[in-house]
Amino acid sequence: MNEIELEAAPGHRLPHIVTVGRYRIGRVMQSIAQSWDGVAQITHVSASFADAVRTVRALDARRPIDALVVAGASGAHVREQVEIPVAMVEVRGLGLLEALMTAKQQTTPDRPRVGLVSFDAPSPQLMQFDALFGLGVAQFVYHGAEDAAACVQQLRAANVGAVVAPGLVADLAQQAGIPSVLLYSEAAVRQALNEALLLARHRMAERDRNQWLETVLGELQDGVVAIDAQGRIRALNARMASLLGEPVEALHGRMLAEVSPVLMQGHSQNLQEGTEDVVQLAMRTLVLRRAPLMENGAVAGALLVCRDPAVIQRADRNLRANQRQRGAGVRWSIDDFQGHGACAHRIRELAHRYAASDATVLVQGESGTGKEMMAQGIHRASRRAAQPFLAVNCAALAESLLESELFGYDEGAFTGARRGGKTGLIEAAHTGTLFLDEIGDMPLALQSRLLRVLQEREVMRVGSTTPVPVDVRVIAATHADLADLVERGLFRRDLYYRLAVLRMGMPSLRERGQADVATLAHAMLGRHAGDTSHQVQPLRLERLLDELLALSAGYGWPGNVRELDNWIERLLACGPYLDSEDGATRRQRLLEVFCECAAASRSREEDEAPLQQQARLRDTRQQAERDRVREVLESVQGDQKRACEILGISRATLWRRLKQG
Ligand SMILES: Nc1ncnc2c1ncn2[C@@H]1O[C@H](COP(=O)(O)OP(=O)(O)OP(=O)(O)O)[C@@H](O)[C@H]1O
Repeated sequence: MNEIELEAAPGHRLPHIVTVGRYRIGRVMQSIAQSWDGVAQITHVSASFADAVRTVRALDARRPIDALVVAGASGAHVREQVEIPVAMVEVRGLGLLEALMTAKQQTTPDRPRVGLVSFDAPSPQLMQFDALFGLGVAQFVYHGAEDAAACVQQLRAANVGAVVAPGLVADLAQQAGIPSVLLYSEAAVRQALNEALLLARHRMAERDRNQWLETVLGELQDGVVAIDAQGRIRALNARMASLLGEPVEALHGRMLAEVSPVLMQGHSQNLQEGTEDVVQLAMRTLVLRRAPLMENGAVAGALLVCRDPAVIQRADRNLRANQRQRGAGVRWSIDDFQGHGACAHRIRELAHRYAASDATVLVQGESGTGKEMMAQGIHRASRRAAQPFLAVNCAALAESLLESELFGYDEGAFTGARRGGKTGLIEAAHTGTLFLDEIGDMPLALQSRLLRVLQEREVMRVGSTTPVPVDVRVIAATHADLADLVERGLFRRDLYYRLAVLRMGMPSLRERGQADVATLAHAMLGRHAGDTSHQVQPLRLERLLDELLALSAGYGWPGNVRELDNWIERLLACGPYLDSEDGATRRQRLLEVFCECAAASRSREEDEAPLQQQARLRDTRQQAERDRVREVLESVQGDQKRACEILGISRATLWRRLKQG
């Protein structure tokens, strides 16, 4: 045992060893412990039997004990009662002979016999020695503190001259005038301490390992429990403990079948390959996976993992979203839709009702009437609020782009397809809401693909043959009269019915009346004025706005609320110019501003004309330019330099115009 490394590794906590013993053994233990400074923290407990057990438990609760050193009957009792590794002070052959020799030297001629007291049963070693060498030692047995005194009486009666005995009996014999030698030698106590140090280090390493494992298990969102071959819980994490409804400590060591019969149902079947089931636990539906734990090629237990499908779904959605930030922020809620009029009330009330449903909504209204605002509001008030809201404008993208944007594509689907493919918006909006703005502009081919998504609840990426299941609520919007498009064969009838399960007609600003216009305008003024500091006082701004609104009575608001918003911004920007003390000048200037706004609105309307219309305009313009270039070229007999001079364009532009189309 001398080879034990007694130095503690720097930075490591010292093992906590507790020695237990009263009387003489206690004193030996304490004296040896003094030389263990810096190797282990040794605490001595001077108690026996039940008292010793109580004190050890209290100490362990205060600072975990890594190993115990105990001796004799009391030691055996402590070992039975606590779950701490124990090193017993052993009586070995040579030590025993030494003790007997020391005792023999203390006998007198009238009382020449040496007695040996052992706990519970006579020492078998001594019986062998006696048989071999004829030592003539008288053996006595005691069973506990209660009969120690009776044992000393027996020693007396047997005329024993000196005795080798455990601590209590040795002390009592000494008091009764019988010389006594402690059964446990100093060497035996030292040896037990060395053994305890090894046990302690082992336990500490095991504790560190368990702590590490517990940290790993604790980090898992799944509930995990490991059982042994008998079905006893050997390890589990906090998540599993919460599913089982008890603290981790209360579950350790218990039979899993008793704690949760449902987890053990059909457990033994096919464990070798592992199984997967759906179970009901703690009022949840969970996916339960069982895998065997092997030891030396045989099944020594099982690992059970309970996974919440919501966690799988969340991970799935994160994967699908693939870091897509688009539409991540939902800015509006239903109550942001302002207005006191009946129209505004009806819209808000309808939106709340639609939020409670999961059906597809078709929002119809002119540009700037708040269609997207309401789509966001419905999403935010729906059960999908915490899930993504993704928006796409079907009129803003060319057909092929819109297709890959919506449906995604597989790697190699077409030349230039991104490696690993791309997740489409429909997939990315899984569990959330997809807002399809300007649905009326969706090309017919894509309408068919969208219909399939709505009917089958699955999406097929471009270039793929495997459908991916999706759970998406669609809210579509259009400024066009979809029913009319259907009649003209420009929109699929079946898709129209699928989309228009719930309908919402957004009122234009002119339908909402002057009172609502004023409410909205003042609210917007408040919002914008708060954004920045303006040179005109708030009250004067309010007066300017009222005057501007009075001038606008009867105006058609083609750009609806968005146009009104622009008015307010312009009012703020031109505030210092408008804010004249003279009422007539003020009105004159406001009229200027109003006319500019109206003109801006008209030109914006043109800008915002559907893409196809714009494309048609572009084509017509290009055709006209090409014709003009050809005409001039003909007139100068193909002299390009001269044609460029006449047209006032560079040679490069001339070539580009000729090549167009
Ligand atoms: N009732 C309302 N209360 C407050 N703000 C509104 C209201 N209606 C519309 N708005 C504002 O008008 C602007 C346009 O709204 P939104 O984009 O939702 O309209 P839209 O009908 O979807 O327009 P488009 O068809 O051109 O996309 C937004 O800034 C929105 O905040």
